[in-house]
Amino acid sequence: MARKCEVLLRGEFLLFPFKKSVYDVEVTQKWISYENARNDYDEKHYILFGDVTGCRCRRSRTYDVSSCFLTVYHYPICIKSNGGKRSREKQTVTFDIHSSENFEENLRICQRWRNVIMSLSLSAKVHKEDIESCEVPLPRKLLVLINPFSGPGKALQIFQNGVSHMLEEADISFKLVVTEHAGHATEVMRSLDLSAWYGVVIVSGDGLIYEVINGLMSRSDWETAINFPIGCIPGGSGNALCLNINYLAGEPVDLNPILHSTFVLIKHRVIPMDLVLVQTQKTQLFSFLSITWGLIADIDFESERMRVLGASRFTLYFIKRVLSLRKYRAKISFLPVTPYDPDAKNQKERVRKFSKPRRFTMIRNSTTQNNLSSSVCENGVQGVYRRNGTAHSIQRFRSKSMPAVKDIDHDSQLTEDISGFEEHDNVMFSVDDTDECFSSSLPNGNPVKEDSTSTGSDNTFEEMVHTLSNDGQPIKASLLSPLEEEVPSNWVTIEDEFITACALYQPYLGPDNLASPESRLNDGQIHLLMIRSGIPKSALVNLFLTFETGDHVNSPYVEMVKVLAFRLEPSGTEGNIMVDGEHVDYGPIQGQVLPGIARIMGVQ
Ligand SMILES: Nc1ncnc2c1ncn2[C@@H]1O[C@H](COP(=O)(O)OP(=O)(O)OP(=O)(O)O)[C@@H](O)[C@H]1O
Repeated sequence: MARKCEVLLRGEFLLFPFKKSVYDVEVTQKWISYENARNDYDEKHYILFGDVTGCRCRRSRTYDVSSCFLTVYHYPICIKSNGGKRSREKQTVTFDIHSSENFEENLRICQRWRNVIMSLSLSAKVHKEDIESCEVPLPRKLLVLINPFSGPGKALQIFQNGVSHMLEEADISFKLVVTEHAGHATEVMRSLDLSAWYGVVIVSGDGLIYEVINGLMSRSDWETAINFPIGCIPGGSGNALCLNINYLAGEPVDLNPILHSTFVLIKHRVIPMDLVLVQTQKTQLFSFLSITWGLIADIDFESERMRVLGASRFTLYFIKRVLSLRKYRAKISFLPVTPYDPDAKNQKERVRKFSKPRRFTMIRNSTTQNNLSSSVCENGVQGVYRRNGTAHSIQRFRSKSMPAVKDIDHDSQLTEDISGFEEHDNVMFSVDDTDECFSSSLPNGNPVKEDSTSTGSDNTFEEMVHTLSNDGQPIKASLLSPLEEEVPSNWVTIEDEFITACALYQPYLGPDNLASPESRLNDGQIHLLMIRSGIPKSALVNLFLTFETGDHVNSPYVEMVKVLAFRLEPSGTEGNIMVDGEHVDYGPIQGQVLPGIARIMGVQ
């Protein structure tokens, strides 16, 4: 570890509950360290701020009434002995501050340390000269929506037994709303006074997240409402968004998903997420995960009745469907990000990567377009050509979290919470975007690559700009023509027989299904996966085994095309189409990306 970090605070404290040993305790920008002051052989211990979720000042009624106790909650990554998997584990360290016989004086020291530790754990920069005046931000309350019937029906217990304790350690206040019927979350989000809340946290499956997003987008003030931060804790059977948030945060994804999601929620920044505006013949809706058709949709929908089997229902139905393999004729049209030649022999030649990419950007009404060199009208969208593309205009937000509800004991001797927090009117603020302390402490296990398209590339690109209006009307599908009309002339159309086709905009569709490894939360792209008929059954079986690692994208039978918009027109009348895991009417369907329009609580 770099030892150049400036020491911000230094003290000599006892380590609770050991009364005898005095410890040298130091705080730097990156960590708290403590080592036995009298024993050189004792190793130095580090608590990284990237792992710290909370810190409290407490008093004991029985132990030593003049001492003040500083408790730090942290969740470092540990390697499990069985299988070597990585997972965070809770650890608590309590320092006994007894610098004076006067409790008030010890409390004053304890609170100063707490304010600095909390600020650093929230990624704020603290300078030595600011230590006396350092204060923890007072944030807003979270609205927590729980579907008591999602998944195995344990969402409420999940929250009460684990999540709420972690939030309380972090001094995050919340109000619970248990949903009473399907559609309740949509109703809540439609009428909620958003200004009274910091954000909404969903403890359920993807179904309730879908309700929340569509509730926000159905408001007349959708343009600002959709900026409302959304967090999620896995409580259902399909928890793909939680999985993707954890994966993209670099958190372990194969153990303790509830703990890791709560950890990310506590440490979050508010980051943009793409939505896809979806149109069927009957309805318009907003999707955050995927649209599936053919084999993948069939397995998902038809295996519903075998939910009790858990994830093995997918394997069972996969075998069933492969044995009686269905082929579907369809017309699939799309607006590719880079030129696509449908007549080329193979997938690699069809997609030409290094020519001028296309990008769709949404600009709020207030944003000027001064930096755009020229513009032309293309299919109802203002198409703009700009040289030397720079990072797109979507604003990134970061935020801080939140104060307290009540104390929780990790030790029965320490009972009284004197952090000084009650429910506050909280304040959200943003900080400097470079955040070494946080990112350096993140585990490095997951191969999360930066996609050059999300940060701008050096290529000249064709940018299609859509200015969002705030006139109370629903958002316009500016890249789409009406379903009953032909697709725009700059789209590509393929007419063929398929096994499956999916529009994907998150890496994972479910555990063990890294369907679109290159997708990012806000890459502004739909990743269109197509498998045409003609693939031998044995190759199909082998191919599906590689979905777990994402290696299927290298198969010659799989086409992955990055697009901004697409249309699927199935020929027959029988089959399944799923949007975010929910069944929709079978028939023509189309969608376009809305880059970074929603806000989620995650880490990037
Ligand atoms: N109190 C309730 N009673 C019945 N249904 C509800 C209730 N609250 C929410 N729902 C509905 O339950 C559906 C499934 O919820 P959710 O997706 O969160 O859980 P899930 O277990 O992952 O389910 P699925 O796998 O079917 O998506 C949602 O579409 C939602 O509309």
